[in-house]
Amino acid sequence: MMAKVTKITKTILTDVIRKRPANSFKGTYGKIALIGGSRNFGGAIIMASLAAVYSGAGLVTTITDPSNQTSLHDWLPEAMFVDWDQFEQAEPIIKAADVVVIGPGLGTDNHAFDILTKVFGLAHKDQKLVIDGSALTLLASNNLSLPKDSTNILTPHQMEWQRVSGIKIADQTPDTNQAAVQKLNAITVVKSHRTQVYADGQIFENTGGTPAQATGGMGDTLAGMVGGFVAQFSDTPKAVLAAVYSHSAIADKLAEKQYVVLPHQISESLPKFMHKHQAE
Ligand SMILES: NC(=O)C1=CN([C@@H]2O[C@H](COP(=O)(O)OP(=O)(O)OC[C@H]3O[C@@H](n4cnc5c(N)ncnc54)[C@H](OP(=O)(O)O)[C@@H]3O)[C@@H](O)[C@H]2O)[C@@H](O)CC1
Ligand SMILES: Nc1ncnc2c1ncn2[C@@H]1O[C@H](COP(=O)(O)OP(=O)(O)O)[C@@H](O)[C@H]1O
Ligand SMILES: [Mg+2]
Repeated sequence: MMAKVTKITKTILTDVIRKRPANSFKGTYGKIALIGGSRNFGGAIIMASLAAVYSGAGLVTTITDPSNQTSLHDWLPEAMFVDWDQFEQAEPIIKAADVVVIGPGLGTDNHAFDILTKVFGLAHKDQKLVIDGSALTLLASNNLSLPKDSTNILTPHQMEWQRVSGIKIADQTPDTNQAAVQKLNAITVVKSHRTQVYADGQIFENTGGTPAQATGGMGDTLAGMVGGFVAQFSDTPKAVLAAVYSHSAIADKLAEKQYVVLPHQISESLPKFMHKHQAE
């Protein structure tokens, strides 16, 4: 059987991105907790946090290794910081979050695994959980089940998807991927030079993207954007599609004049890009 694949085009932007109502406040645009950033991978959670704030999330907390606090605030004074070793401080923030993004730079040691299982244990029906990077690798290597009540969104690159689904990269096709996604109960973004999104039994393919994006941190940035979009826009599958499309559309535009596009430049372009593509 050949599965039907629908292209993601520019119309997704005005479909999803709305002019902000005057009568609103930061709480209207979602509380996000981003969890990751070991001592060596601090940049990953900083890039994800930057993407969440610049895509318009109302209130952002970064839960990370304490060694990242100063650089996080240097890049992003808008984010609150919580030391991931003080879990009693992190727990109420994770519970209250509308969206939790876990995995960028999380690492795969026992400490990381402990945090991941705690976050899965706290997930609830009013929460969206974006699972990226090391969290996907841990999910696969420990055969964890995804939380049942939250809306789960996975953002694997092809090797992470191989680990999670068991499908070798060469065998990853819309049909094989779709069958694996149906067992997982998660919206799944399989990232590549032409990223595909599996949501609600449908398959979508991105139409943008450039090799100028092939640099570390580009996926961490997408994870933060997905978090920021699903925090603000109520149709979750469409918000994921709009985040995927925006990430590559901004990169394509910058790549007209740049050899390489840096992840933080995508985040910094988001406020103007979203302004331009908002609908009444
Ligand atoms: N500044 C920071 O702090 C940064 C921190 N980061 C954090 O590091 C953690 C580990 O994440 P990771 O993706 O770097 O490593 P891993 O999970 O081992 O996968 C790589 C393996 O898969 C293979 N591969 C095959 N196809 C592929 C594809 N399409 N896309 C990608 N890889 C593909 C690939 O093949 P190779 O390149 O060797 O040919 C290699 O063997 C994670 O938490 C992440 O958030 C990074 O974001 C960087 C910036
Ligand atoms: N050649 C390419 N064309 C289009 N997009 C690309 C290309 N190479 C990488 N990307 C994009 O960059 C991101 C890479 O994600 P990932 O491998 O998780 O990066 P990292 O973990 O280093 O942040 C994905 O969104 C992918 O679609
Ligand atoms: Mg990644």
